Amino acid sequence: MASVQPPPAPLAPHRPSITAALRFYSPAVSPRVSPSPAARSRRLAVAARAMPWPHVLTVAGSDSGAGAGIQADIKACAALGAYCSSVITAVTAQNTVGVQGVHAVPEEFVGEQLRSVLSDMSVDVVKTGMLPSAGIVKVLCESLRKFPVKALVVDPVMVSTSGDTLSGPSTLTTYRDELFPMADIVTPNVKEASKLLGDVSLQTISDMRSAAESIYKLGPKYVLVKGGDMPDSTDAIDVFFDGKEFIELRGLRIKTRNTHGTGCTLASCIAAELAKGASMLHAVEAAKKFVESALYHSKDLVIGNGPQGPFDHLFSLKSPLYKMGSLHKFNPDDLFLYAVTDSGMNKKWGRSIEDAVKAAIEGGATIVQLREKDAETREFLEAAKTCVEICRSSGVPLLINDRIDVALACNADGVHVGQSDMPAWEVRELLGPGKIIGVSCKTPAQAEQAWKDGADYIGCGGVFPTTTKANNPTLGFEGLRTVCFASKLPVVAIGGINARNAGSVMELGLPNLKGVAVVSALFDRECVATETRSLRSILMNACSRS
Ligand SMILES: Nc1ncnc2c1ncn2[C@@H]1O[C@H](COP(=O)(O)OP(=O)(O)O)[C@@H](O)[C@H]1O
Ligand SMILES: Cc1ncc(COP(=O)(O)O)c(N)n1
Ligand SMILES: [Mg+2]
Repeated sequence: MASVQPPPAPLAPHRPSITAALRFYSPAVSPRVSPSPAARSRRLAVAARAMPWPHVLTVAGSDSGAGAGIQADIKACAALGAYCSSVITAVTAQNTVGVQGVHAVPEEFVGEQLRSVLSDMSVDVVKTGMLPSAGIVKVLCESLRKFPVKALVVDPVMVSTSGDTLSGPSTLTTYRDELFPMADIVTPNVKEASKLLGDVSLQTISDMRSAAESIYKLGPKYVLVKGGDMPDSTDAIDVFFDGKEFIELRGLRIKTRNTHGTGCTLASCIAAELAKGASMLHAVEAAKKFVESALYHSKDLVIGNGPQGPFDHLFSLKSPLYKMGSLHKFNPDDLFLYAVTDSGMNKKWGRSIEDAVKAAIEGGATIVQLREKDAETREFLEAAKTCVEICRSSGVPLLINDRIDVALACNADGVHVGQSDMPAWEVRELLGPGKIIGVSCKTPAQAEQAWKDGADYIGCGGVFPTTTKANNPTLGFEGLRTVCFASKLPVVAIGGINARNAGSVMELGLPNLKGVAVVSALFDRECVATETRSLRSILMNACSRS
């Protein structure tokens, strides 16, 4: 066995700037003599601190077909910007038909791989997949006690989606008694959750909740019971449990044969997001969104002749337009006070778009949309870039009305489109999964389509008559109510809303209604900040009453 170096000393808290670290390497300031090994490793440490690379170690099996296992883990981490080292526990002969053979790696050699990686590299998060024997689970636990990491994600892989056994019943006790108490999150699918709990039947969401609760009692900090293989479900629903609350995470169920490796990918994405610093819930949500998007973009790929194909983790490379670096988490509560700018009104009051946006944020707007129908493209883009900076520094999302090109060029948080603009699914293709998409809808059918197309919210109106938009039929409270009840997406009410009637809209207490969008009530006024502030307090009072 190779001799093992002690782990490197923990990094000092001081972080030099990147330029300072680069200067370290610059020939102009480097000493001319060869540096000693100690000096060289100090320099490497400085560089590592200046440019940290979130690091996930996957401890899993190899899939020769490369749809699941180690291969899926490395691709998933790469797609989300994390480095992924790999300790191989088993080599499988596997394809789109199923698993033809399994060759477990000897326990001692799994231990040696673990030592090699953990003693040298600063691993942030360990993710486990196929652990084919109780002995390997024990070796892993010992290694983690010796080399602790920030988080441990345990995907208790027991049966492949094709139904083949990857880890026998003898590992169950060791999983439960030794690994789960060390885990931050355990992510069984329904079949695995059932096995872990002595073959209980899991048919409904309520069964998934009970299973999550029972597995939580085995010691992990969080549990996610995955419902990808739940029969008869139109949504892909996973149940998240933190020991107190259950959260049902709903995603679109993509119709495709290419779902081989979804579980491995989900767990690796959770690990990558944790390594990047996300909270557990945020990491799980981002991971689920990634799997959904990858399946969507790969739904028609054909690899192999079997019933279960792999999907493309690196789908974002196909379009240079995707901004996959940061998956923006859309929060429906951001729709509470939605400020929509209007170039005509800004001109009338002699203010720039930037000043209008600054004032709306100062008054408490929770999301901003630039709706500049008559602006020249270049001028609009320059203003939009400044508005992105203004909004980002205040944590307020900025959307662009209709102009996908402008949204891409200024890296806005998303786009709002109407029924005659580009369809939301095509906008999604262009913007990628991380951006917010809103669609104006007047009917339940349009709301259903927006949801199918992958929109994040809908705008519903005109609730009252408005002069901001020509030929815009008024829906009234009845039309708004019908759409809110039918919608699967959060709704923001729009059209003629002002300080006098905003309260009555929120007091309707309609399901999915998250806020109001306003144009003239804020921007066709002398002081935008004052108007926004007073509308905000009207909305807050109305919500506390309803
Ligand atoms: N057809 C699908 N469409 C969308 N999401 C899916 C689909 N199948 C699985 N998922 C999601 O993929 C993740 C992995 O789930 P699952 O397939 O149940 O795990 P496993 O691969 O371990 O069996 C879950 O978030 C699940 O909701
Ligand atoms: C080596 C290996 N590890 C894990 C899985 C699980 O695959 P899935 O994520 O589709 O359940 C697999 N089929 N092969
Ligand atoms: Mg699956």
